[in-house]
Amino acid sequence: MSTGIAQGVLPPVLDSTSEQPPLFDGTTRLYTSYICPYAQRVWITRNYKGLQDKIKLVPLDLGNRPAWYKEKVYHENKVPSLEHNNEVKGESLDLIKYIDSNFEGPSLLPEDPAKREFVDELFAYTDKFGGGLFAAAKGDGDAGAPFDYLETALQKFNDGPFFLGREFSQADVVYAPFVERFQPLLLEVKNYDITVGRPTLKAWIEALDTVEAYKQTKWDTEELVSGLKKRFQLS
Ligand SMILES: N[C@@H](CCC(=O)N[C@@H](CS)C(=O)NCC(=O)O)C(=O)O
Repeated sequence: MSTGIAQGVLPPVLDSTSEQPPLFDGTTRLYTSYICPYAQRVWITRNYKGLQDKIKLVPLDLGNRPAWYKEKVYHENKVPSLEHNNEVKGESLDLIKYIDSNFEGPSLLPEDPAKREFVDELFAYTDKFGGGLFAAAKGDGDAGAPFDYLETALQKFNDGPFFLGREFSQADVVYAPFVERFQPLLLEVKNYDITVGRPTLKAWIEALDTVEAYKQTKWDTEELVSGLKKRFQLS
């Protein structure tokens, strides 16, 4: 558990015994799980745009989910979902774009068409990337393939450490939560260091730690790794 919850900076996790927050009362709510990488993408977006007071976090215990979530809020029963303007929407990639274009705050997408196209390309690779990570964790296939892709992608705009160079963007938001989890997981269970031979990826990981919006969402590594080990039945 994060010290953020203990210190009252982050709201407590709701479970099957918790009452439902009033739906469609005008409050914008991000239903989330602190340990879910998809939800973390949207949490980073909210923080980067300075929407901490405008979008309220409603963290759920996915292992002991409140029944009202599926019944009344989001029938897909997954996180993240966003309650806004009397509607509930899901899917992390869509929510990043929705929040970035429908709320105030700094943009996570530059005007430059070549950069926008590259963000689309990076969004399109996310499923394949996820598949590669799961294969790597289970010991199937080439563990390095998803990270080789990142290493190459990070070299495209080389005036800074992020995917688009100097500017932190939607593309960084999408990949950061997964690298946060799989870097320590692969090191622990496969003794595989994803940064060896990948200096650009290493520099990106270091640069992420300078982004306050991301730092506020980082979770206890041991908790993340032990959750994934259980999920993939790794010892
Ligand atoms: N494609 C969805 C995936 C979301 C997702 O799988 N979330 C997981 C938690 S990390 C979840 O809610 N799982 C609950 C379930 O599948 O019942 C997105 O990008 O938002």
